[in-house]
Amino acid sequence: MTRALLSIGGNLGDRLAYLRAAVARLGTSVVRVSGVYETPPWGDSAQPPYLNAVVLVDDPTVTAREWLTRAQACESAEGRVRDPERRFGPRTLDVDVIAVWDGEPVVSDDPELTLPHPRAHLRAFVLVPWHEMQPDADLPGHGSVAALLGTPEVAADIAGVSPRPDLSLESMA
Ligand SMILES: Nc1ncnc2c1ncn2[C@@H]1O[C@H](COP(=O)(O)OP(=O)(O)OP(=O)(O)O)[C@@H](O)[C@H]1O
Ligand SMILES: Nc1nc2c(c(=O)[nH]1)N=C(CO)CN2
Repeated sequence: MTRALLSIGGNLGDRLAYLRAAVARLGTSVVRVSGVYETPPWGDSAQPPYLNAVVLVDDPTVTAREWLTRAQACESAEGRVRDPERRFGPRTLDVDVIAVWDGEPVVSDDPELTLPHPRAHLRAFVLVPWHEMQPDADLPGHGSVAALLGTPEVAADIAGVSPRPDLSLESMA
């Protein structure tokens, strides 16, 4: 089997609709979805706030590389346009592959698919929803998600990550 933890987010247009479209496109592979969080932009502050969530997906037929293909298909379907001048700039939908397990964690330093995601351990917008969804989760190579929330880089950002219980992806799963 392969299981993957995907981060979904966006800060342009109807943000919730784009997150819902991603979950719908992932279809029956979706095992669990986190709550939705309003988050300050990370890495490039001159842009609107994001909505973020994480999704646990599972499909015995899907390789790690195919999870990336599926993630990118979600982005393309929702009209994501890449701005080469702004690495962390605004977008309708971003779907990142945070980690993949094929029984064991999949590790890769391929620039096309680096696993675990090379910045996940620094991102409160990934770790806070993941911890809510799976309090005992480990980010391969970095230890427990709970402990990562206490590291200085992440702890400084946690206060800005606000739950949005009024917005739900749950009925999509
Ligand atoms: N774990 C991964 N998940 C998603 N993309 C990855 C991963 N590892 C490497 N990549 C590569 O990163 C490239 C840039 O992806 P993208 O434009 O979505 O980055 P970003 O979302 O702006 O920034 P970040 O990767 O920091 O989230 C993609 O072409 C993809 O091949
Ligand atoms: N809050 C937040 N900031 C970001 C996000 C994101 O999903 N949420 N994605 C980025 C590129 O991967 C860059 N910055």
